[in-house]
Amino acid sequence: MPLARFVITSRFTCSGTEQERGWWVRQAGGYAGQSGRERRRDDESRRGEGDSVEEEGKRVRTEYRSPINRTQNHHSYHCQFAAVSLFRLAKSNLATTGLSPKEETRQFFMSGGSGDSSPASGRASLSCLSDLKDIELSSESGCLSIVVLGASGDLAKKKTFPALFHLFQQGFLQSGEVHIFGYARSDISDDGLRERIRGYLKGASDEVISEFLQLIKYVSGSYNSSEGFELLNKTIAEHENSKSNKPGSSRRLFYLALPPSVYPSVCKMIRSYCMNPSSNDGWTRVIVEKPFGKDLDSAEELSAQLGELFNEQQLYRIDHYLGKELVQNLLVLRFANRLFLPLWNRDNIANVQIVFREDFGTEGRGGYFDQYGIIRDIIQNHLLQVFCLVAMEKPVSLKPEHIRDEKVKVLQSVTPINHDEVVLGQYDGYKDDSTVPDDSNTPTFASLVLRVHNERWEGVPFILKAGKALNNRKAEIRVQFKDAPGDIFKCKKQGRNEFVIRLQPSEAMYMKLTVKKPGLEMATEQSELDLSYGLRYQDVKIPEAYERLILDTIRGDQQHFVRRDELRAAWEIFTPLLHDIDAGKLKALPYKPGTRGPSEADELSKRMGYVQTHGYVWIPPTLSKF
Ligand SMILES: NC(=O)C1=CN([C@@H]2O[C@H](COP(=O)(O)OP(=O)(O)OC[C@H]3O[C@@H](n4cnc5c(N)ncnc54)[C@H](OP(=O)(O)O)[C@@H]3O)[C@@H](O)[C@H]2O)C=CC1
Ligand SMILES: O=C1O[C@H](COP(=O)(O)O)[C@@H](O)[C@H](O)[C@H]1O
Repeated sequence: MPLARFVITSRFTCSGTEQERGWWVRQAGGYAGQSGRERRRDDESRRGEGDSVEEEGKRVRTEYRSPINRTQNHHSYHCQFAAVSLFRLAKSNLATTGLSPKEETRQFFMSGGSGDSSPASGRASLSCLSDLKDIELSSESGCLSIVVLGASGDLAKKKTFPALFHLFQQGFLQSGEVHIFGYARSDISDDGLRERIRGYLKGASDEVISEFLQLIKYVSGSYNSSEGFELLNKTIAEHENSKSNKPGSSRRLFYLALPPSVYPSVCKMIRSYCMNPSSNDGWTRVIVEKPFGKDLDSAEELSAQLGELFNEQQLYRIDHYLGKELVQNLLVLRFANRLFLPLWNRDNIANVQIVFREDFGTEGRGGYFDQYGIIRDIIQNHLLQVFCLVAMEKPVSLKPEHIRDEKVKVLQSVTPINHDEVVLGQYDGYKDDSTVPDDSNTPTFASLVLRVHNERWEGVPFILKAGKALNNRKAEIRVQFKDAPGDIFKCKKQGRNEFVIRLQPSEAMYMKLTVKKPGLEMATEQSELDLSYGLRYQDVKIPEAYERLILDTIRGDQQHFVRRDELRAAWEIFTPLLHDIDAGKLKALPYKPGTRGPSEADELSKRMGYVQTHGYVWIPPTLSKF
């Protein structure tokens, strides 16, 4: 199996015996090399598997090898424990510090990775994927109850439970401390719910799936009656008591996989009957799904209702695009690469496109979709979040509040949308759905231009485009650069530089550039620098968006969730346009399913200065050639 390698070095003068030191190093190796579940199953004697230790005088160098198909968080988690062991080693404190391992880890990092405070002089350092934020956020313990409200629904079975399962598989949800509760109106048993979910849990043996399913209990009740929520609270409390939990330290996470119309009543019920009983170390957090309102006023009303019940630190407004690998990569890409820093502005960039395409229609969701349309369904949330990360200024730090402050600022710099820079479409056959009114003007396609009134972006159009029932399925960001001035190669017809970040499918980043055509002639052609994740990160399993975001909630990290003022700023941009569409002032143009949408959208892109590359052919690289 391919292995990732972490190197942890430790310099110390150690008073412990060789045997004692060896035990801690083996322990660290064991943590780094095995998953939580594997580790629990294994006996002491196998813990050291996968590590190699060499002693060079006073220096111990330990290499941890771990299968690279694990997630970064996973590596990070194990390295934290590995670090604890080395910390202890560095401090020569082989007995006990009286602190929990997580507290020890925090101290290790707080001291800059140094163990100098010990009586014996020592120093340990860790070079791996771990980071301080991770350590700070994961220091909670206590019984964890995850409650999925709307457990019988589509989202729950397709996304929420599978995401929880993946977290369980990777050792993030330990059966010793976690319990999962499904809550819905349907009158089904625990086993009934488990059987509904089973078919959506993939990539593991029946035994592991069954082990996970046994963690799930079902409680039936309505969304506005006290009886149901009292019963839910009682069931959660029984579980917490059965786990000899420190009073008040329990953690309760409520996931609302429900239509927004019931959010206020459900939140009221949670607040009245199901809160974590005291506030020692424990918490109560609520994840709410989109749509958060239909326009500025309704969103503000919803925010006010929820805001009376929970504070902002307890509310997690999920936008699953923020959990996608390449969306999470955007800040790293922009701010950790010198290459992009001087280029990312109006001097160099001609236009930016953020595109979402789906090759299927509303498929039985017409009734819901017709109330919202493609702008509320995709553009106002998913594409706008991506836009923020592409256009915002550098945050002061990676703290969630610093990042979200910058997102709000860029949203507030967006100027009102010009109706001349909007194309709407509706695919033929959309109204065949019996739940869609015959006279519906709801757009299933929209292309519109956002303009940012600031020093960096003045004059650069951001084209946000989304459509259903189109010719293919993809989501990508396309940053098109201006022409090179003083072109001596006469190669304009071959295209501009474009930096493309494909969010899905087949995650990739590629830079389209002009190169000399190999051969004797001095001719140019369009080629690319290509980072295809499938090739570069073979065997790495990219986590599902929901998986990451649920884990973030457990850790209390709100970076990838939408803050109330951010939501408000987002609705401020789109509400006037949406009201005009609802009033019939803008018409959706018909387009045939399986096409690119209305041709007016391509004309709009052209009008915005987008220059399409003609004659460019991508030859996918294959490993067999090398
Ligand atoms: N690593 C990888 O996986 C790589 C893959 N490739 C592949 O190579 C192919 C070509 O790449 P690339 O040039 O980037 O992408 P495309 O040819 O798919 O699209 C280029 C641009 O032209 C627009 N466009 C496409 N057709 C029309 C049309 N008929 N009229 C007006 N505009 C149009 C697209 O808009 P819209 O988005 O609306 O379709 C997009 O903005 C793609 O399939 C790409 O996925 C290339 C490099 C690396
Ligand atoms: O939120 C939504 O997203 C999905 C598309 O999600 P993706 O992760 O598959 O890109 C979309 O189909 C749905 O209409 C919308 O509500």
